[in-house]
Order: sequence, then structure tokens, then C-alpha cells
Amino acid sequence: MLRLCKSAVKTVAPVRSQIRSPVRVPARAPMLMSVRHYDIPKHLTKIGEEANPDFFRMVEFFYHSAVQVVEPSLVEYLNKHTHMSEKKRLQRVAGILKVMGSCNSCIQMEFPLQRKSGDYDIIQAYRVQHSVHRLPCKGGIRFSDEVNLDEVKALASLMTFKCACSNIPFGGSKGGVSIDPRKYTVAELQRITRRYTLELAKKNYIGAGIDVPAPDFNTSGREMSWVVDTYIKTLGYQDLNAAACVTGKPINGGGIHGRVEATGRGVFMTIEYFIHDEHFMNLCGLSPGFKGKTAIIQGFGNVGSYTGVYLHKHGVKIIGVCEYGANIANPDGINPTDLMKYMEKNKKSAKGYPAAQPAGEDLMYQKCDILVVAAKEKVILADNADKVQAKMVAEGANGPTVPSAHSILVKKNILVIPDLLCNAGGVTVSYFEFLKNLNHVSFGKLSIKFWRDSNTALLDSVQKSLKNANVDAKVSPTKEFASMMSGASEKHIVGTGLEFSMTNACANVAAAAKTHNLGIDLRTAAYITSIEKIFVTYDEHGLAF
Ligand SMILES: NC(=O)C1=CN([C@@H]2O[C@H](COP(=O)(O)OP(=O)(O)OC[C@H]3O[C@@H](n4cnc5c(N)ncnc54)[C@H](O)[C@@H]3O)[C@@H](O)[C@H]2O)C=CC1
Ligand SMILES: O=C(O)CCC(=O)C(=O)O
Repeated sequence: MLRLCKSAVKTVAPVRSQIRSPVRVPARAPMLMSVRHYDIPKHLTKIGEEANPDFFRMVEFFYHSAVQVVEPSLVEYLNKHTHMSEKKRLQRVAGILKVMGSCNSCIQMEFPLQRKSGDYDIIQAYRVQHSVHRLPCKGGIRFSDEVNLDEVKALASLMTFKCACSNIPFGGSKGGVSIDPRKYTVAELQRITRRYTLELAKKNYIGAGIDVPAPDFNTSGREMSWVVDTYIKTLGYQDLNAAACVTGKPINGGGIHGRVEATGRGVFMTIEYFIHDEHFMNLCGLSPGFKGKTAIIQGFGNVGSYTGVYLHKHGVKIIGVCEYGANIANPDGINPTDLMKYMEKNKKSAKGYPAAQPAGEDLMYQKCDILVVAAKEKVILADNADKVQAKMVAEGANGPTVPSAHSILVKKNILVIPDLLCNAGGVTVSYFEFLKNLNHVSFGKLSIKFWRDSNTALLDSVQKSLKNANVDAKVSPTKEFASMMSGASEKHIVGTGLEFSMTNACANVAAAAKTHNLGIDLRTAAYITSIEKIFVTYDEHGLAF
């Protein structure tokens, strides 16, 4: 948390009842001790009530709602520029906030694909770089027939705020290819991915220092292998760091242990943090701890399934899974690893899973403690938010809750762990993979032998000292120490690094919620922590040539 918050809030505190859910703050809310007020841009004023807003407008709205709360602190922060007049400082704040909220650049492409049948399809695809305040930009590539420019812009802007929230030093970007991958053969998907990569490379939209994609909805290590191979063999062939042009690669191709499960593991870590926080558990009416808790998961792909695995491991009963074309439930609990294996063999479908019963469309709204939404955007809307009975909602997906629904959930005292915090585990481990690629060596590889030898020498030395002192004892390592004698493995570093980063981010967001009197509204708190960090970067680096 930045130093700038506390002092500023003391001097210019927004009216408490109005900032509990900033999403509902009227455009001209009165401020204590200040005549200043930040207006939500005109094109967004109705977004807070809209049933189904455009996705990018939705993210813009959340951003500007958070700015309404934090802007006085930002103004005060610039008081340190004593050489500037007040007018210049206010202009600078307004300028930085405008830049931070806008999309830096987008490319849209169309290219032909000859189908197996001989027919031609024209494939539409996009890459958006929302923010370049840090480089490279970072964000996944999604394959879906719902992909359009608005969606990719929204996802890219979420990446900007997500990276900042978790202190991952990247700008925000995202890519999308408008196809339903189920309708293409593997060979066709490979040709689409390679052509898309080539177009990105030609337009300077990919590269270790420029923009680094990763997996997202409907893509995985397989597609990332095609991306890196295409780049290395074409425009990136002279680039020593070419392997760092994409993350989420299989281990053999320069990937890192733990990226596959990282997003779900990170979702679990955020739930773990808040479920052990008495203050937030009091607010949402849950007893602290995992004991006796139940969960329902919507979307059992990469993110949802691994979230389930970690929740299950910690004693949470997964009583329902909502999947594409098949909702399943079991009040005694579903074993996520078993379901994953079943879906792997069953064309990724949960239909017919023998250890659960088919359930109705309303499964997501059944009573449970934790609802994990891990499928896609705009799932919790104004007309179904009231039906949610869970006490906690973990946003594994990007943008699952629209602003009007967010207000309803806050009013119902449901603790929502917002996307930009909740699903940051993926980009965090992508960052570790990126560093591994730039280092050209895996974590721990150079030091393993040194640590094993030096710890063995340490044990020998203790043994000799005991012998010299006539103590008859055999010195041997405990099981725990034996596993650490060779120093940290890549797996260890990724696991502990991820835990440190996620816990830190949760603590910062929890602190911002308290500092700004936001009650249960972690979304506004998360945007505020991101805005503060990006603001400082722009202030230090400058924002215009
Ligand atoms: N893969 C990653 O590392 C990250 C993914 N995310 C977000 O998480 C969400 C899910 O992504 P992944 O798990 O990677 O995708 P995925 O493609 O592995 O899984 C998505 C799952 O959701 C299911 N699904 C789709 N529509 C559904 C619906 N209407 N109802 C129920 N289930 C539905 C699909 O059948 C599939 O099993 C997306 O919003 C993505 O942007 C966020 C951060 C990182
Ligand atoms: O791993 C990454 O770089 C980005 C993952 C992603 O697309 C996301 O967090 O939404």
C-alpha cells in the first residue's frame, strides 16, 4: 500500500455511506471538507444500472468508480511537487487518470484459412495493448466465437489493473481469435495459431520486450508451443530472448513447473486468505476457516478445475459443478481430480459423470459458502444477482460480474473476491516463466549441487563435533530438512513465490478496503491499489513526449 493513502483520506474523506458501494455513487456526490469531485465520464453514467453493458464500458466504469474514491489522495500525493502550481498539479492528476483509463493500441486482422474440406474461411483476430506504462505488455490469447474488439479491449484493460494489483511489472494486453475451436481440426487450429502469430510479429505486437501472450479461454500449452515455434523460426530468429515471447509453454519448450495450475491455485490462495480474515468473515456472515465449508464451481476448465482441486485438498466439499451443457451435483462432494480425468476422456464434457447427479439450470444459485465463477464474463447480471445464495464469490473468470450486479452483491453482504485480484496467479507464474527464459537457466539449477554438498558438510561437521565431545549420537537430517538440503527446486520457488505474491496482494487490497471505508467492496479496493501504483509510475516517468 502506498504512503499516499492514509494522510490523504484524513483530509478529504468521501461520505461513508456513499462509498460503501462506489458503483452507486451519484455523479455529483458531496464530499466532506472539499469542493472537488471527480465526475464519472458522461458515456459511463448509466453503466451502473445497465442490465447487460458492453464489457469494456463495464471495466471503465469500475475504474472510474474507484477513481472517485481515490482521486483526492492522488491530488494530495502531488503536493510533493512544490515547483508546480495547484492548477498544474490538478491538470497532471487529470491527465494521468485519462491516460490510465484509455486503450493504447489495437490491431484487428482478417486472414484466410483453407479448411480440410477445401473451402475457405476468413478468420478475424485481435490484439489490444491497453497500457504500456510498463513493458512488455502481458495477457493471454483466447479462442472463442464470442471474441470481438470490445471483449479484447476489456480483457486487456483488466490485465493492466491485475498486474499492478499484484506488483507484476507488466503493462496490460490481450488477444483473441474469433473461432469456436470445437469446429476446427487440430491441424487447422495449428495453422490459425501460426498465422495469427506471424501477423503479430509482422506488426511488432509480440516479443520479449514488447508484448508476451499466454493461455486463456480455450487455449493451453499446445497453442503456446505453436506460437513460440512460429516466432523463433521467423521474425524472432535473431532474438536471443525469443523463448520469452510467450508464456504458458510446456516445460520442454521453456515453460515452468506450476503454470498449468497457477491460476486455480492462486484463486484458492485468495479464498484461503479471506476465509481466515475475521473482519471480512464477520462482514459476510461466515465462520473463519475451511472447516465444514461447501463450494459450487461454474466452469470446470483450467481455472475452475484446479481451484476445485486445492479447495478439496483443504477440506471444502464441492457440492456442484456447472459446465457447458451439463450441471452436476452431489451433496456428499465431488472429487475434482476424478472429474478432471473423466472430462479428459469424455471430450471435455461433464455429462454422464457417474459420481454425481444431473442438476438443474439453477445450480449456481443453490445454497453454498463459496461460489467460484470460472467460465467467462457477464455471468452474474442484475437479474440473477439476487438469486446468489453463496456468502463468498471468487471471480476466477475475467469480468463475470456486471456493475449493477456488483452493487446487488455488495448490498447482500456477499464477499466478492474480484477478478483482478482473484485470478492473478496465472500472470504471476507467467512472470516467473518469463524471468526463467531471460535467465536462460531454470531456477535452482546452478546451485543445487552446491547446497547439497554444503548441507552434507554441515551435518558431517556437527557429527564430528559431537564425536570430539564424546557424545555418541548419529546426526541425520529430519525428513523436512532432507527435502530442503539441495536448496529450492523450481517447483518450490514457483509455489512459495506465488503464495507470497497472492497473499501480499490480498493484504494490500484488504488494507485499502479498510483505509477507504469500503466495507465489503473489495473490487473498488483492488482497483484503488492498482490505480495508486500505476499513478506513481506515470508521475515518475512522465506521460507525454
Ligand atoms: N487460463 C488462465 O491462466 C487464466 C484464465 N482466466 C479466465 O478464466 C476463465 C476461464 O478460463 P480457462 O479456465 O483458461 O478456460 P478453459 O477453456 O480451460 O475453461 C473454460 C471452461 O468453462 C466452461 N464453460 C464455458 N461456458 C460455460 C457456461 N456458460 N457455463 C458453464 N461452463 C462454461 C467450458 O466448457 C470450459 O470447461 C476465463 O474468463 C479466462 O479469461 C483468468 C486468468 C488466467
Ligand atoms: O499468464 C498471463 O500472462 C496472462 C493470463 C491471462 O490472460 C489473464 O490473467 O487473464
